[in-house]
Amino acid sequence: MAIEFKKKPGIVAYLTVGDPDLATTKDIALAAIDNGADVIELGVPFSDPLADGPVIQRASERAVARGVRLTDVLELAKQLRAARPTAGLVLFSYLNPVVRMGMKTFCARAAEAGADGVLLTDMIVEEAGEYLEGMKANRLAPIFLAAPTSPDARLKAIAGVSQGFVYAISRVGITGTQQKVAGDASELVSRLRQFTKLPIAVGFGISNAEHVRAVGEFADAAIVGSALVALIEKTPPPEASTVIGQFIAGLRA
Ligand SMILES: O=P(O)(O)OC[C@@H](O)[C@@H](O)c1c[nH]c2ccccc12
Repeated sequence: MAIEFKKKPGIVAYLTVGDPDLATTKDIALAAIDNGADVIELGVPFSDPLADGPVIQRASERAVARGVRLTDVLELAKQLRAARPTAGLVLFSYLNPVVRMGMKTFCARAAEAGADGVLLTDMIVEEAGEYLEGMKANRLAPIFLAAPTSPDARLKAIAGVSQGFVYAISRVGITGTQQKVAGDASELVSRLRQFTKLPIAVGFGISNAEHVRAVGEFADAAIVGSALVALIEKTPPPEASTVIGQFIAGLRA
């Protein structure tokens, strides 16, 4: 188990866990892995997903309404790890559910579930002391978000504590699809490059093969979230894993 991008560009697939239900998320994640996703971001549903656009907000609301919680996400990670020993698995959450569980407990349970890394959207480097200790003690990769508005000093700090990959946000704003890959993205990636040898993955607004190809010209991996979540929303659950598998396979075609 490791975060590794074997083909260029790598593909990171974000899923809101428990939408439409836990069993379907599991099937979708397996299909995504089997069709070329290098890393799965297992999104913990949260009631106030401030950084998310309408698509992921709705998915989160549905999953929260079903009662899906952080412990369910950990359980799903464990099942995926058992089924796919080498897939990259990242737990993706807002801070609140993690703080409620307790940072130490969360880090230990994330490792026990077989996760490779963790991304806490609203965790900032300046306040990451206990988190980074927990990650280190449990050999987990902490992944941080870098934005086009981050000054160089901040990018350096982010690059200094990140492992696995650095997440470069292609544009300021919330998650959701757009027509074109934002022009800011390549500039951010070259600014980050000064500070790290880690792979750099670009996310926000990546929704088709053309976008993935464009990202591949300047970064190591493309992160796709809302496009998958929207497809899941409109597909009957029994067909969702097939549909997502085909979609992922098409992203690098
Ligand atoms: O949905 P998009 O635009 O494809 O962006 C990726 C994204 O979904 C995923 O990484 C993500 C989901 N929620 C977030 C909140 C903050 C940062 C990133 C995310």
